[in-house]
This record gives sequence, C-alpha cells and structure tokens, in this order.
Amino acid sequence: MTLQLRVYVPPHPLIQHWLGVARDADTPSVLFKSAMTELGRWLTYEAVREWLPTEELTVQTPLATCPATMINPTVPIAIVPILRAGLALLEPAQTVLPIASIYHLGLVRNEETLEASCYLNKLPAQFPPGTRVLITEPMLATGGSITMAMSELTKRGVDPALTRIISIVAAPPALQKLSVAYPGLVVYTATIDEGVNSQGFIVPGLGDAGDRTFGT
Ligand SMILES: O=P(O)(O)OC[C@H]1O[C@H](OP(=O)(O)OP(=O)(O)O)[C@H](O)[C@@H]1O
Ligand SMILES: O=c1cc[nH]c(=O)[nH]1
Ligand SMILES: [Mg+2]
Repeated sequence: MTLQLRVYVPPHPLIQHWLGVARDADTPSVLFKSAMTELGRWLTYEAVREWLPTEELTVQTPLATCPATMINPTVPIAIVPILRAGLALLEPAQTVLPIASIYHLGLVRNEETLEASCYLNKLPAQFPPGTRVLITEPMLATGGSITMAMSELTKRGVDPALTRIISIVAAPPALQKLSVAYPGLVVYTATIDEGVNSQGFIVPGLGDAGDRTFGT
C-alpha cells in the first residue's frame, strides 16, 4: 500500500465559527486568543480519533462487571508546540490530552528569505518507539517551518504515521512539501487556503498568528 499525506478539514460549525472570528482583522487580541483556544480544542478532539491507543478492560460498576475501552497509559503521547504561535493551541490540546508530555520547539522565519531557523529545542535525544506525537502549528504557509519540525522529530525516532499536525490555516505549498517528504502523516486543519503571497503570508489567511496571539 502506498502511503499518502491525509488532510482533514472537519466540517464542524464550531470550527467554522471560530475560524471566522480568527480571520476577522477587527477581532482584538484577547478574542483572537479565545478563538485559537476553541479551534485547538475541537481540532485536537477530531485529530485523536483512531490515534489514541486504547485497551479493553473490565470495570466494576455499582451493579455489575462491564467491558470498558480505556486509554492505554503505557503508550507515550507527546505534544510538540511550534513557538510562538503554536503555544496558542497548546493549552487546549493539553486539556484534551492531560497525560501527554510537552516538548517545545521554537522556530522563526527570516522575514526576507522566509527560511526557518531554530532558537529553542527541548526535544529528547530519542523518542520511545511507538510514541504518538501531536504537533501544534497554526500556520502551514511555505512549509519551511513544519518540514524543519518534522525533520527534527524523525531524526529522533518519531514515526510520521503516528504523528498528527493540528493547524488552523494550511496552504498548498506546505501541504505539497509534506506530501513529498512525509507520506503517512496526517494533518487536521480548519481550512485550506488559496496560496501564499510574496511576503510569505497565507491569503486570505488570518495575518500573523504569533503577533495576533501575543498582541505584538
Ligand atoms: O510555513 P512557513 O512559511 O514556515 O510559515 C509558518 C510559520 O510562520 C509563523 O512563524 P513566525 O516565524 O512568524 O514565528 P512566530 O510563531 O513566533 O510568530 C507561523 O507561526 C509558522 O510557524
Ligand atoms: O500567513 C501567515 C504565514 C506564516 N505565519 C503566519 O503567522 N501567518
Ligand atoms: Mg509570526
């Protein structure tokens, strides 16, 4: 079977509503942050379907024994937020996955060349085999940042097929790069937009996600 990048845009009214709020240039930073929190929560909820490892147990109710499908606590789960903007999706992802370990990765694009560089790397030397990784990265634009993140992860033993990206706005250049380099990877995004302009901004997009989240 040939592996392919899978990109899901969940057709959910809550996701569509909060995307509209985030896109609106008149939305103030405090509400923009709330929109990112809501989007992070619902996209994480969608993304962990068929990804969270479960086990079949038996529990004792007050009345009888009963089969129960529970999260398998022995399988490691990691969340990797891509700073800064990915921090906006971290707290809601943690709310959905409280047992996950958090590994921060700080990347920034050069505003002229649009090339990404890494200024903070808190990844472990090696991830245990079978680790489920959820990357929080709201903007997939030229794809330079997300491919750098994937390269740092796969060189530490992460399997792309066990990796999920949650993003708010994805653009074709980034999805194209990911599909060539990491078939088997799965992306959950609120929208796929038309393209990227000459300054590297997604159009129509939502502007600079980091600046709008942190009011800078
Ligand atoms: O696909 P790309 O072209 O690489 O663009 C996407 C990246 O650009 C933004 O980061 P930025 O450099 O603005 O840093 P910030 O998150 O600190 O604002 C955004 O948060 C992504 O990480
Ligand atoms: O449109 C874009 C592209 C990259 N990063 C952002 O924050 N916004
Ligand atoms: Mg930015």
